[in-house]
Amino acid sequence: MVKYCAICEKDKAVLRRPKTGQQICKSCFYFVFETEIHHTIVDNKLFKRGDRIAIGASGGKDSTVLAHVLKTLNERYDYGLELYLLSVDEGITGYRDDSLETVKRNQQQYELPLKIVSYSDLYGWTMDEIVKEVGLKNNCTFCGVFRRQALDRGCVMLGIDHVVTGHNADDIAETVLMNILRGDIARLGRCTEIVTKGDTMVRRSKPFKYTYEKEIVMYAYFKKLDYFSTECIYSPNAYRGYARTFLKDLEAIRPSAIIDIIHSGEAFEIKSGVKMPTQQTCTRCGYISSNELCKACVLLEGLNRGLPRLGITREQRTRNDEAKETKKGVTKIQHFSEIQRAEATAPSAARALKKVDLSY
Ligand SMILES: Nc1ncnc2c1ncn2[C@@H]1O[C@H](COP(=O)(O)OP(=O)(O)OP(=O)(O)O)[C@@H](O)[C@H]1O
Repeated sequence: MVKYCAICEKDKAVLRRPKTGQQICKSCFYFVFETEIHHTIVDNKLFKRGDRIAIGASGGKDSTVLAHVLKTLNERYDYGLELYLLSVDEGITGYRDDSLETVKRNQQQYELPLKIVSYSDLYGWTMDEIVKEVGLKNNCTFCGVFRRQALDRGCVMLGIDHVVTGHNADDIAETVLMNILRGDIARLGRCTEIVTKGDTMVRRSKPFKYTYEKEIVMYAYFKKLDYFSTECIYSPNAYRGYARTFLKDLEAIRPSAIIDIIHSGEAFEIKSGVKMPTQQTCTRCGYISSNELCKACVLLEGLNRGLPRLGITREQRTRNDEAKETKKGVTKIQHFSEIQRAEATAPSAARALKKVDLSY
């Protein structure tokens, strides 16, 4: 017996929505998927007319679908946004070089300007070189800290103050679980926020906060989007891997588990009197930091001084140690104010990227 779409009741149902279990047709799936994201954007006032938005584009499924959907919604609902693709080249041979090729094709397909910033230019180290120094155990810490700053720095170079990333509901639920397991109250409070307000110089938001990973994969598959699907060769973060497996098991029993965990994370209140980190500016590079030196500067100093565990373990580090100058001739991160100054004096350079360009 033919099963008809539970929404339009006209076309044949060809898929079961992972989020709701509804059996629906392809066009109703596209419509509900895109409309839910539109509602997330509108309800949370993520954008305003005239905003210039950088899409963190890794070439993977999440950010490719994000670029596609944002472009579609911007046109459909006339948001009036200027969209850019912003990619970070971490310097991972056989992984990021290939995925960046996908981003370059996406640039052509979506006709969006693209800016690529690299760890090598920003920090003087590629991830390939970092892994040679630190091995495979802690390399994700370096990559995560450096990427976060690299996205902000890329935005500042473009004269943009808002970046969106493809973090989806599964990613956020995993982070809630991880922060609970670690008792990390400060991060638990922040990780469910759809917009990080004021803790970085660049506003950062997650339009896929309520979007299930399985639906993103389904959307990319049915729309035949061009994305890169290989996992990072430097191995997934093991701790997150356990949280992910646990979450997938829960989802298999009860699909609403993902949203429920996000709602639980949102509902946690921090007891008054709990000491929270205070934000200041890194004395070395000007980036936002809860210590005298930001994490990226500490990690970079460790690499440059042949102490790659500096900033990873507590034992070998004192405040004086952290504040020592790096070896002469060894890279330091460019001071944020210098990028901002360059942007202020040459705004046309960033604006010129508005035209679809091939400046990578
Ligand atoms: N190299 C990068 N350049 C630009 N943005 C990135 C990069 N890596 C990650 N991001 C941004 O951070 C989001 C989450 O990254 P994560 O490492 O969890 O990748 P993911 O879940 O595989 O996402 P994707 O499928 O988009 O690669 C991405 O969707 C993207 O917006």
